[in-house]
Amino acid sequence: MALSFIKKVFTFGKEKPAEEQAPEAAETKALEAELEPHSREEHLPRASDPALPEEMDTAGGPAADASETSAKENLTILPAADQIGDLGVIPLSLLEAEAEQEAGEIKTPPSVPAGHPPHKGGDPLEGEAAFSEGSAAEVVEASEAEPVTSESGKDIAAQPLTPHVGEMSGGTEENIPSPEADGEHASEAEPVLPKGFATGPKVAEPEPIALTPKLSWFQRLRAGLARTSSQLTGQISALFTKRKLDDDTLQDLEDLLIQADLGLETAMRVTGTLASERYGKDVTGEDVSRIMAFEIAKVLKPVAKPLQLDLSHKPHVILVVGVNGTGKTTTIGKLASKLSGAGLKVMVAAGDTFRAAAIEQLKIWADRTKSEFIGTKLGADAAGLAYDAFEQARAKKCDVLIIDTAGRLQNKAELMAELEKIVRVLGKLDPDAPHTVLQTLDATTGQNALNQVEIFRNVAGVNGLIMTKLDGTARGGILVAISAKHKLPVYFIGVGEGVDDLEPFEAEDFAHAIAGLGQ
Ligand SMILES: Nc1nc2c(ncn2[C@@H]2O[C@H](COP(=O)(O)OP(=O)(O)OP(=O)(O)O)[C@@H](O)[C@H]2O)c(=O)[nH]1
Repeated sequence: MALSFIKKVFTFGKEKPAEEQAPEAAETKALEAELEPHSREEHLPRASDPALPEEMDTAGGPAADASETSAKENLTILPAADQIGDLGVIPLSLLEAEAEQEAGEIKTPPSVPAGHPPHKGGDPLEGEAAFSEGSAAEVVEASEAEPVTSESGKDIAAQPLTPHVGEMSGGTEENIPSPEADGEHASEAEPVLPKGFATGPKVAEPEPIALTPKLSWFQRLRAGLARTSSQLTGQISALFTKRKLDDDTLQDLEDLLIQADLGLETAMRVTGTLASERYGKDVTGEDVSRIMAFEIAKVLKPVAKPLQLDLSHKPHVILVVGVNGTGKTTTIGKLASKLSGAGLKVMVAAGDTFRAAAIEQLKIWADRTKSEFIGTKLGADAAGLAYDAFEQARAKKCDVLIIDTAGRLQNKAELMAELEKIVRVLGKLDPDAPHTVLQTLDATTGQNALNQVEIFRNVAGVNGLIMTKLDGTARGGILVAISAKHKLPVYFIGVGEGVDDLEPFEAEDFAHAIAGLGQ
């Protein structure tokens, strides 16, 4: 039924043989009966519609064997006289006649341009009944109930809308402005183009500039962490210039590491190892960097894990949470690309029903990554969408379902309730679902990311992390602090906005980049 209606909408205005239209007319009537009164009104033909397919004709529709003429009669839809103003096409002849009547000059009744209806009661032209060509005796009075017809029985309103220039009262073809009559400019003058355009032959285009080769992901990571690492290594070098390692320098070093967001635990590990190796001795910046990289890697190695998919679940459900702007939607697109590229069937669900652009954005990612997409309207219940998505992904035998969510921390209570509900309804379909709850963290955030993990872990049961925007001016030290505290797996890192800019998290690489060392 719905498909048939959509078909009707898209074939609207196309000609069809009458015998094909009769069954559809019956179907349309049934659909109209199903629709709410207000929505039905929206689909009924309006007088201003240029042409209506017969199946939409509220006058009863043609019988299967109806002749073309009788079908046309059934189709006659006239604009009401009081709608003429809305249509914006009051015939010039009528206006001129009105003016002439006011001036007491009217001599012959004005003619009605074909395709225009008569004016009715209340109209200043009422009673003139000058709607057909020829003398007043040939005029057919307009009635509210009946379509206006000419003497030949042809429906005037059904005729094409062509102005009867020559018949206009007091008007001739000569005094109608035309390009020719406008003078020689019309044919000879250069067209005046809008601002921003120019005429003339095409200007030669400059040679394309060779693009700078794309940096490797580690180079981007290093560049992203450069602020952290260069600040840190610069300060460390300054600290140990001409100084032996003592309690004061160790305390100063600990402060520097904490300022770089690495966290107290990691800072103490670094200073502890350094003290055990070099206490009372000369220390170079390089010594500290090496120990720092070693200790950071020790913290990160246990959390650098691959994202485990249990494909015995069909689908494996991944719920993606995080504060808005941290890169959830983009990361979902990148994940979908990797998975569908590997031959898995992926569905993405636009559970961020709070922001229209997020739904659009995910749809684009779905198209780009050849993933199934499910979305709903703005403001709809996200948990309901998640439930439908799970059911549909199951029905379509998807391997992985990835659900986007909203991340409005500013309305924490609502957000919590929404996320909790999503987790709850998914659990109704499979007690283990969602199988993975991924949180995205923006690497430019710093200390705040630590609080974010705390909140989302409690609300949604986060069991894995992805840090995004490590290619920017990142403050990646916080990932070390988060890992030391929460010990949550870190699956990937985002090193750009492109579809391929998601890399598996490698503890040593990350540690080296923070410490300003090579790969
Ligand atoms: N440089 C860089 N930009 C990124 C990365 N990941 C995401 N972005 C950009 O960050 C911005 C926000 O990303 P989204 O994916 O819309 O973030 P979101 O969490 O879904 O945001 P909401 O829909 O508002 O909740 C976008 O402009 C992304 O292109 C990354 O790894 N590197």
